[in-house]
Amino acid sequence: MAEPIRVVVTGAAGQIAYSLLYQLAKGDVFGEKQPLSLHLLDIEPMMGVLNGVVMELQDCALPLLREVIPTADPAVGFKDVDAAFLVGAMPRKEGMERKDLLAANVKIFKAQGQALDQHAKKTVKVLVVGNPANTNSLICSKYAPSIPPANFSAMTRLDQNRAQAQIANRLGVPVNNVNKVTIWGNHSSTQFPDVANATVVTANGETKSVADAINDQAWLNGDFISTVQKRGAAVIAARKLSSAMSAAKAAADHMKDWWNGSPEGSWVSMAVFSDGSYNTPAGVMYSFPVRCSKGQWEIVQGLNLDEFARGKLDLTSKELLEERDEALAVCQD
Ligand SMILES: NC(=O)C1=CN([C@@H]2O[C@H](COP(=O)(O)OP(=O)(O)OC[C@H]3O[C@@H](n4cnc5c(N)ncnc54)[C@H](O)[C@@H]3O)[C@@H](O)[C@H]2O)C=CC1
Ligand SMILES: O=C([O-])CC(=O)C(=O)O
Repeated sequence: MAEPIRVVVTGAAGQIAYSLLYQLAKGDVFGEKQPLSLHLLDIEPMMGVLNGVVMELQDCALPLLREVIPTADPAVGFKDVDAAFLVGAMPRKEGMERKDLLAANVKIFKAQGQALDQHAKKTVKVLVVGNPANTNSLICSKYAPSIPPANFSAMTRLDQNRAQAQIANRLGVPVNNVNKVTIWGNHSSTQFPDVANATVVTANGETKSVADAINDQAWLNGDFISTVQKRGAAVIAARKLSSAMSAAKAAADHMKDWWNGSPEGSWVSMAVFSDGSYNTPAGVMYSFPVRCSKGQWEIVQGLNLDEFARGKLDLTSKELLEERDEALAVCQD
């Protein structure tokens, strides 16, 4: 058996963590042969609740789970970690945009960047889930200069999963028959869910472009995009709480593919530092189509963008630049 790895989940007493921890502890992400120590970080007033989560993890009787460390001290939470799920942050309520959380949440990611810098392994892979995720991840990396920027990412996998599910549902095929769906830009209502390169294995076993299989460009350019862009708000309106089960599944999917490699012949969407690819602003955390192999991601190059797509990419770029400037100002206060 391999040596245990150390994995931290912040916001460990919250909603998303409640679904995520089970997936981690049973081997869904790092593999069924990879034992792990789980570091559970939350704030002091939540330590009682967190203790209940620790009891439940113990009661799950999972053989891969070697140790559980509940704590409110970031120095303990981030000590020697190999992977970090930064979930702990305020969720939005009905009527808010995710960027309305920026002032409240970004300082958490400044402090956690500093703590990661001091205490985590330099090889740690960091996934930011807490909103506004792209900009929080940028700030976290900025305050962790000893860790390579490529080790930071933000989650748009939930948007990818939503887009794939919308297409699969419309075509009446299982979701994994749909490939190469891309989410560009910000995890916000300006994101661009793009199926121009997506393929589907149809019910009779034929591989087709999604555009041909759907045969309704007005839907693809209209309701499909807005449904994915506004899905988080729709869940909040229905549940009075933001998505948690699906967010946890997406966080597990994101880290699993980063750690083990993305599916052969397809790609996944991750927000990573832009290098200017596709004329996006270098230095912001931008969601791209990526391929992962041996723990590294690489932006898929050479995709054609028509005028419609170009406009969408530019719009979400503009929002990310505005968020970056606001976040930097908040962090200087
Ligand atoms: N990127 C994405 O696709 C998604 C992001 N989210 C975001 O994830 C975040 C968490 O959502 P939920 O789990 O539903 O919220 P929640 O309110 O149920 O849990 C958040 C937890 O974080 C803790 N926390 C607050 N400050 C902390 C700190 N400094 N250190 C450690 N823990 C801290 C809180 O005490 C609480 O236990 C929200 O910002 C939400 O908007 C939610 C869904 C999808
Ligand atoms: O909508 C929210 O605030 C939570 C979230 O990020 C999502 O469900 O995509």
